[in-house]
Amino acid sequence: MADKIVPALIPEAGDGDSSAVDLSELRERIDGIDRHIQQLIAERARFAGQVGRAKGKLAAAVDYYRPEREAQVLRRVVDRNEGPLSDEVLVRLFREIMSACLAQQEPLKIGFLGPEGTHSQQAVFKHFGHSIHGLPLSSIEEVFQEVESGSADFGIVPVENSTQGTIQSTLDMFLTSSLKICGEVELRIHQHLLSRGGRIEDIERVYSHPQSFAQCKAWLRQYLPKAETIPVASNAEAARRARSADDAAAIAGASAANVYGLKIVAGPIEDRPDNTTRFLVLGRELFPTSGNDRTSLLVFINDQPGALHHVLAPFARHGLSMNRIESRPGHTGRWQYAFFIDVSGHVDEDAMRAAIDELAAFAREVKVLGSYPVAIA
Ligand SMILES: O=C(O)C(=O)C[C@]1(C(=O)O)C=C[C@@H](O)C=C1
Repeated sequence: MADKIVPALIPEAGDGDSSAVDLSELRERIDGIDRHIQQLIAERARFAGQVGRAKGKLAAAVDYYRPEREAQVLRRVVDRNEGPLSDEVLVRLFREIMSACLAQQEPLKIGFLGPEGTHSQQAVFKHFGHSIHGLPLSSIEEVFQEVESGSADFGIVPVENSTQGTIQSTLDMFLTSSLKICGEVELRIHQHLLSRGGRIEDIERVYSHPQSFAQCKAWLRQYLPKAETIPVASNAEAARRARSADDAAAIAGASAANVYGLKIVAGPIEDRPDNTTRFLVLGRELFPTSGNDRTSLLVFINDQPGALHHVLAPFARHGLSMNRIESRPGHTGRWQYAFFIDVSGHVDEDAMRAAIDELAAFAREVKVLGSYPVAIA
């Protein structure tokens, strides 16, 4: 039915000499295309509504959400992309369309490390779009609690940064939590120096989260060597404090400047140009395979000779590539360890099942934390 609308009428956008074309004619063409886009979005929303109703009478918005299907839709967008817009931009636009389609049922409630303006909030929007109800919470523990209790449908927590490494407090929450990982988000992190007055020569104090200070160490040493650095719980909290005086500044994302009415003094100021944070999406259930997934496992073992080999060997035997392994004290007794492992594949796949069974024969306990679509653009 959608084919009916796909217009042969849309004129070719010439990418040649646009100066020869009249401005009002170009705008008329854009108006025509906008009409078609709007019709198609409305039609898509009606079909998505029908899909929602076909799922039967479900209890809540969370029951309509299908991350594996969303990942497939977005991968097709990337595969089809021939420019001029980047994969990232197109994925963002389609993400928003799906977010709005799903919110026809009821917006999802998403918990994140607040307050407003944090990178975690940006990760929420990147993964779920803007048609959601965001719940800014005061700690990573609280994000877990709110999802566990059902007050939030999903939560988003940071787990590692390409400059700073693992966020141990997030990993440790999985030792006791029953939550499942049902997605991952990769966010390029740009840090900025923000202040009320906007003049670097006035700055005597800088507030930020310790992770952000660590990401901008060289920059601070070079440009603000004498300023006092004051660690606070979040970058948004830093921005809130920097509002109070002209000699104070915050290191935070650019969006915090708008939220807290500050000026961008300098940025991006992160030391590494590829500074990226990976976030995990927390939910209460596992979802089916999307075709390109990652599985996160938590393996408890007793300390014994060859333990690490026993943990790694089953994955190698079944041809599964391991993306990451990290060991932590297991919190279950002395000299007992927990390995956090990320492997390519989904628990519904035979090779993964076989590898986990072999591992379970050796380990004290194997906990499947989740199988979820690999992050997209
Ligand atoms: O395909 C579905 O199951 C839908 O509900 C439709 C749709 C979409 O807009 O494409 C909306 C929400 C789901 O999370 C996944 C996809």
